[in-house]
Amino acid sequence: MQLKHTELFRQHCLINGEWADSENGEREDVINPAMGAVIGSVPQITPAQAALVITYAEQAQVGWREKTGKQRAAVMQKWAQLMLEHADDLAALLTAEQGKPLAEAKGEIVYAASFIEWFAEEAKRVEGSVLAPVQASQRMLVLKQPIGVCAAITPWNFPAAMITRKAAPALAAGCAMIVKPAEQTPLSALALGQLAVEAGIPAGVLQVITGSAQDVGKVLCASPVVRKLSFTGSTEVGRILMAQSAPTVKKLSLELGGNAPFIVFDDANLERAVAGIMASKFRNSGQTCVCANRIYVQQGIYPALVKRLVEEVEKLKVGEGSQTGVTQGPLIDDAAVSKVREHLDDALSHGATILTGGQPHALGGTFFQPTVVGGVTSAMKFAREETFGPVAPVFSFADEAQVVAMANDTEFGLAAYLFTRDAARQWRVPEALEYGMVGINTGLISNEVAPFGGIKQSGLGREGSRHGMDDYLEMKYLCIELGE
Ligand SMILES: NC(=O)c1ccc[n+]([C@@H]2O[C@H](COP(=O)([O-])OP(=O)(O)OC[C@H]3O[C@@H](n4cnc5c(N)ncnc54)[C@H](O)[C@@H]3O)[C@@H](O)[C@H]2O)c1
Ligand SMILES: O=C[C@H](O)CS(=O)(=O)O
Repeated sequence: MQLKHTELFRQHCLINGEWADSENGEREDVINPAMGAVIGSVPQITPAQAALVITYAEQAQVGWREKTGKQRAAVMQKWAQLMLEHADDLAALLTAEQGKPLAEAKGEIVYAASFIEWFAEEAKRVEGSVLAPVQASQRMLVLKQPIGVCAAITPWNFPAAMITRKAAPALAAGCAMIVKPAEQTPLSALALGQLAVEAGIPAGVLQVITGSAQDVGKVLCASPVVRKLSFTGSTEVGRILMAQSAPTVKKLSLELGGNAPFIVFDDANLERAVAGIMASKFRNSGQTCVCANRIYVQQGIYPALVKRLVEEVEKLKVGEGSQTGVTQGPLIDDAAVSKVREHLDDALSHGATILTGGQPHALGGTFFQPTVVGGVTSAMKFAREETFGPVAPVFSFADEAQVVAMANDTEFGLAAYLFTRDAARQWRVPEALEYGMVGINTGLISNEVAPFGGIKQSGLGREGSRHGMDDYLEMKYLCIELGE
């Protein structure tokens, strides 16, 4: 991996504007999932260092919140501009540590920068309100102020965008932000820290720390100074963080697991539906929280759709993400491959059929064949658990009532998709689906302007959009008695 801007390759934590090591010298390797090679290492900071990071954030936030929204916006816009300027380097780094194809990595960098651009503008629009007084001698108004020191714990599948989707609204609101990236993908986070320093974000306002997730997480959750925690990752860890944050009544944003149904009715445009499945299911080799996890196809269109889907899946090119033409990278680790295998074995044991793929790829390591499974039923793990891999399980259904009931039969509620040309159904079914986001005749719904998030056990709160700032602000009501 050759970077033009070599300063982007950082192997130390960004603490109070300095690049720091662990005080006990402990470090952890960063592995390229495609080749299994060590590409770098990062510190394992101690709990005492994590506590000091919180103190630095508290100190830095005083000056940052005193800046105007316009002043914060100027620095943030510079940060976004630098990200786009160095997008090729950032993408190369991201592919090296996460595995996704370079084109997807580049797309993620642009997506990540879009959150900074969006919230830099939102920083100028943090407005309170003046209320109609209930007493003639009084005046009443509402201020909006930054919540204070924030922390973000982020996943490996979008090592850049999941950081900026949290750091951008926090910084825009006038908060300081401490980022703890996934242990698998810290280098992208540290590179974003480097560009934040170059953009002029003051020391301590944005800090990026690496270390034991459990130990650092406990320090962040237990500190009363950390007023807000934003987490993206599994529902299991989300529950742990909720429990650990309860003693300090921390404000939480949780973007958790999904189990997205992808519904295709008989009247759908078949080619658009197949394209939608490919875009949703195989993005990041199926490792996104909004990937189609269950594909429901109405009985009339089932044979034709499955035939076309298999044809398109067999065109996918599996390989190391930096190789030209590769459209499917490796899974993040051996555990991810084991989960895919477990779900496939379970389905086959319950009568499902492999229509293409179904085996580890000849490249070895954590590469897996893009797979389509037919004859899938609700008795199988595909129906209940997030597979998080390049496997398209296809269920059939008879009618609308049946498929809505099946789609809603899960504790998750992040994203859902449906393809139909029936205008009434394009309203009726999304309104009946218990999900935070619904794609209608599209498999790609994520952007910076829409409120991203789930219901039920897929999380709390929304990220992006005009709503994304709300969780980084507190309202303060002032009641002024005009008399002497
Ligand atoms: N809803 C969303 O927007 C969204 C986005 C990406 C991933 N996800 C979900 O995340 C899962 C896959 O990502 P993952 O494997 O990185 O998830 P994960 O929950 O294992 O890890 C996410 C982050 O939490 C940290 N972590 C793990 N255990 C912790 C603990 N005890 N205390 C504090 N921090 C801890 C990890 O180091 C990492 O930084 C999938 O379920 C996926 O659906 C959801
Ligand atoms: O994996 C979860 C991400 O939030 C997916 S997306 O990039 O926001 O669509």
